[in-house]
Amino acid sequence: MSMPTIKHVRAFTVRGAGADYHDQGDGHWIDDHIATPMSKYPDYRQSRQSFGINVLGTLVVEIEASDGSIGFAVTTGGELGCWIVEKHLARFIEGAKITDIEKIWDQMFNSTLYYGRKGIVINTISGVDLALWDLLAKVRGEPVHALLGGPVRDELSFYATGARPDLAKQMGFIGGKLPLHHGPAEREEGLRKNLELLGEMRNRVGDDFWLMYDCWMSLDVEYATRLAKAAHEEFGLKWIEEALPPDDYWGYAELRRNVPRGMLVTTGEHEATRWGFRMLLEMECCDILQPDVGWCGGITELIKISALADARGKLVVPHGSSVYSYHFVITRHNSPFAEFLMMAPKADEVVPMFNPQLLDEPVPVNGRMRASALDAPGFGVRLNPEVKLHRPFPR
Ligand SMILES: C[C@H](O)[C@H](O)CC(=O)C(=O)O
Ligand SMILES: [Mg+2]
Repeated sequence: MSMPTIKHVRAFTVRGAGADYHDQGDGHWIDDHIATPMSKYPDYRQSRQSFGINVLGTLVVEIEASDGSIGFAVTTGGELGCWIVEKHLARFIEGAKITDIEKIWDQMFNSTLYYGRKGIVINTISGVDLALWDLLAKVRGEPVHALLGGPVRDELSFYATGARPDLAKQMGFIGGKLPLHHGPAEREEGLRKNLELLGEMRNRVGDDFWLMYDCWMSLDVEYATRLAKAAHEEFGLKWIEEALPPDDYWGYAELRRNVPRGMLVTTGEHEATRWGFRMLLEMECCDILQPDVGWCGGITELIKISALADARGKLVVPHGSSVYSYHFVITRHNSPFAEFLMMAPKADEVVPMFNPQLLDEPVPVNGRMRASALDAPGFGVRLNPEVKLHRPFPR
């Protein structure tokens, strides 16, 4: 079979929720006084949108092959991502064979090294990479997980991230990850409130349900150690997530040595590429790696990150990212469960994570998802035609 070539790549942006899942309306739990590295400034403490967490918007990458097939993917990247795709990366994509995924990745990464490596450039590369996997799998008429070696289990089980672990338990999830509300700038009173909320949730969910704290890069080693010790000893906190800024590998290593035995340190959603994750692994920074497949370099890079972790006996439980994670997690022994981000404003019902941008996006039922829910070609999702796309740099 002669493989089609790539005719066009197009990049669009969209405002409002979707892949930029922090871009929500008022009153959403995800923007309600969550501790961040900006919490030391009182003006930026109550809302993450106040410091611009939602400025980027969604990036939609669409790749059309010579046989008319179209692959696409969504990630966070907005207009800046569109510029990178249309003005720079398109030259490595258009004209290539649809099977040239590894070569295209290498060319995109190496040609942007002088201004890229991490952040928005790697988000954009991830978006192109995911669209390429979607296209190849669609042309083959198979789900992406089949191209990755096929499922190693019949279903995925999920923990839920959101403000209501108690409701997540009723909905069948295996655990609940709370956002941390108060950072070091809110001193002892903030620490007490953080522990109180955890205690209240522990009372509601009972002893066996996993409870975790997501600290979104907001703490220092000293505070994180105190929080971890008290939260684990008093309320059985299972893991402390992203306690420190992503560049503080030394701090993570120290924190991991400090936390009580049996408690896990997790991080990685703002880390990227095999080299970034190699640092986390070699410096013994954490127990679970949490790459976001839309930000770490795409599926092509996640395969490598996962192999590095596997060789060291570490788990990879990707951050959010819906179908782009599910197709990977179902194929890997060292990814035994997945995250589901509760995007309902009150975290009281299951809604698709990338709502409203995608159609056919599967969601967990009773905290689980059958592998057969992922059997449609590609990543199995469609763009919602009612969500209008904007192409800022048409060629
Ligand atoms: C809840 C966290 O602050 C963030 O919005 C999501 C996240 O880090 C995660 O799902 O993990
Ligand atoms: Mg997190």
